[in-house]
Amino acid sequence: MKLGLIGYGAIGRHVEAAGLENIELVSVLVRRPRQEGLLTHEPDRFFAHKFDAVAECAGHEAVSMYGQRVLENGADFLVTSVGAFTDTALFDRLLAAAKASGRRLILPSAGIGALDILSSAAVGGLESVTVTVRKDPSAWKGTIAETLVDLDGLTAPYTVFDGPVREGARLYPQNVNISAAAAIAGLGLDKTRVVIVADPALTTHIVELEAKGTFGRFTFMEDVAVSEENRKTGKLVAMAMVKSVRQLASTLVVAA
Ligand SMILES: NC(=O)C1=CN([C@@H]2O[C@H](COP(=O)(O)OP(=O)(O)OC[C@H]3O[C@@H](n4cnc5c(N)ncnc54)[C@H](OP(=O)(O)O)[C@@H]3O)[C@@H](O)[C@H]2O)C=CC1
Ligand SMILES: O=C([O-])CC(=O)C(=O)O
Repeated sequence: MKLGLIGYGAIGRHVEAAGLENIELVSVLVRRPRQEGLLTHEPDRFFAHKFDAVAECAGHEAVSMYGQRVLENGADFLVTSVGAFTDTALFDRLLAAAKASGRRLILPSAGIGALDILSSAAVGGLESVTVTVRKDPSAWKGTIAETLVDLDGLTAPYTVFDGPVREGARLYPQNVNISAAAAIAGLGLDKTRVVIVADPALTTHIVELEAKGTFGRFTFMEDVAVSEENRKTGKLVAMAMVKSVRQLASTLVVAA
C-alpha cells in the first residue's frame, strides 16, 4: 500500500524512519519551502501521487487545508491533530467526503491509552469522562496560558483550563489533541471535561482519564517521556503512529 505523510517533525520523522512492512512511503508534505528526498512543500506535487492512506502529523491547519482533498482523492486519512474537529463544520465535511469516496477517517490512539475501553463503554452509555493533562511550564509556551500566568515564575501547579474539550482543545491546539480523541470516542466534545495543568515539578507528561457509565468505572494514567524534538509532544505519540500505520497493512490487528 502507498502512504503519504503530512508533517515531518517530532512525530512524522519517526514514521518515516520506522520499518513499514508492505507499505511504501511515497511523499511527505511539509510547510517550510524545501524539496529534498520525499519531502515537498508544494501540495500539488504531493497530491500528484496516488495514496491508499495519508497520515497527518502536522497540526490543526493541515487537517482543514488538506483533509478533504486526501479523502476525495481516494485515500484513508489518519488524523493526529484531532482537536481540529472542535470545528463541527470541518468534522462533518470530512465525514461526508469519506462517505462519498468510500474511504475512512481514522483517529489513531496517538498519545493516549484506554480509548478501547472508552469506546466499548460508550456502547452501553457513559455518565462522565474527564481527561487531565499535566505538563511542565515550557510545554505551555506560545499558548494562551502565557496570558494567564507567569509560566517561568511558577512554583506550584497551575490549572490553565478546566472545562469542555470543545473549548480546551481549540485553545491548546498542540497540547491536548488526546482529549479530543477521548471525547470523540466517548461522550462527545461538549460533555467531556478537560483539565489542563502547568506543573513546574514535572519533567514528563502525565495524562489521566476517568470514566463512569453503565459498564462501571475506570481510571487510566500514563507518565510519558517528552520528545526531544518538541516539548509539547510525548514520545509515545510517534510510537503510536508507527503502530497505527503498520496496522493499515497488517494481517493481525490487535486493539482495533
Ligand atoms: N493526538 C495526539 O496524541 C497528538 C497530536 N499531536 C498533533 O500533531 C501535530 C504535530 O506534532 P509534532 O510532530 O510534535 O509537531 P512538530 O512541530 O515537531 O512538526 C510539525 C510538522 O508539521 C509540518 N506542518 C505544519 N503545518 C503544516 C501545514 N499547514 N502543511 C504542511 N505541513 C505542515 C511542519 O513542517 P515544517 O517541517 O516545514 O515546519 C513540521 O514538519 C501537533 O501540532 C498536534 O496537532 C501532537 C501530539 C499528540
Ligand atoms: O503528547 C502529548 O502530550 C499529547 C499532545 O501533545 C496532544 O494531545 O496534542
